[in-house]
Amino acid sequence: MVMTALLDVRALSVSFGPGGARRTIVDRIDFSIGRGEIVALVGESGSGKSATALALSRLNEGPRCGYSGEIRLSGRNILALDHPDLRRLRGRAIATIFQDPLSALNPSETIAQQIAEGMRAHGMAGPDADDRITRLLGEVGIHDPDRVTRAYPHQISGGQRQRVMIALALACDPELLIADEPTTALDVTVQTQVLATLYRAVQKRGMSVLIITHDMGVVAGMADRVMVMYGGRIVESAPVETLFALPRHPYTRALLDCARHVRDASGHYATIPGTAETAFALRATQGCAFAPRCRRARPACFTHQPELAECSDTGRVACHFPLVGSKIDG
Ligand SMILES: Nc1ncnc2c1ncn2[C@@H]1O[C@H](COP(=O)(O)OP(=O)(O)OP(=O)(O)O)[C@@H](O)[C@H]1O
Repeated sequence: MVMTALLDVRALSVSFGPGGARRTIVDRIDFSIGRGEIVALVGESGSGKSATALALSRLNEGPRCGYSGEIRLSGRNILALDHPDLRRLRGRAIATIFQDPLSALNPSETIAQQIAEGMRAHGMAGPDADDRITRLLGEVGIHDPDRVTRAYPHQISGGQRQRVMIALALACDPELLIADEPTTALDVTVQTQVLATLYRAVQKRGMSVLIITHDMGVVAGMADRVMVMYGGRIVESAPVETLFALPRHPYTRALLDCARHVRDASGHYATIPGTAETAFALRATQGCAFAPRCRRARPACFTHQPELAECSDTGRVACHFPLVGSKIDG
């Protein structure tokens, strides 16, 4: 599918910590999201997925967090916006759904007040605002929208709160929706229903989405394209079918094997030894951050960092020795 880019990220780095002791958590990443494209960002805990997602609307900005590079949304560089423009962008052009709606919602305002406030902030609360809120809540699967509009966050269930978060995010018709593990806090059956609701709503609007998830089932069911992150870098990006059928990076392959509960010759379930956290320290060696955990690593992998480069018409991989078939041979 050929799409024009809505979001274009170039050499984005995000670092945390006090002035002299900054740690680079996201390291010069490049990616685009097309109009109407749903992109999944996957990778182990601590690989920098949330730091990337928050940086897109500068939600992690502060004295202990620095950015460099470019984040262009329809051509405008978000990193160069002043604060009034940034406030206009948040919610209106880019909306974010977080894992934990209870901490994202205001406990002392009703659901209707909170949605209306978001709409007012962007000049979208016309005389029909109440009707629109009720319709939106109905669309996201809330069966008794009249009661929920008058309720406070603690008076509704976890699943309803996450549906409210989706309604809030959709209220101003954003161009880009960022969903950071939007259903992790819910039980499995509710997760499936909430994700189906989210998927229908974004498909209907032709919205671009960046979804962070640990769940490969969600990736397979929702995403057009997948980006795999490791140690603060994107190590592979490919259309979802290609990535599942022929992962090129050994890390992607290992993640998929874990998700599919693949067993090795001695009957043990696939695991990836070590943790993603070590990648940040190892990256300083200039080699591939995954090399110490990689069964295929050769001497060059420990001394030269691979760049993300095209490996097919549609895929990119950052590996000196990418996989060429469906089997790991090393
Ligand atoms: N505000 C912050 N200050 C300092 N370090 C941070 C901050 N936010 C994130 N980090 C560090 O950045 C690294 C990446 O964190 P991030 O939350 O982006 O990972 P993630 O891939 O989203 O993980 P998870 O899947 O567990 O949410 C971690 O080592 C984390 O401790």
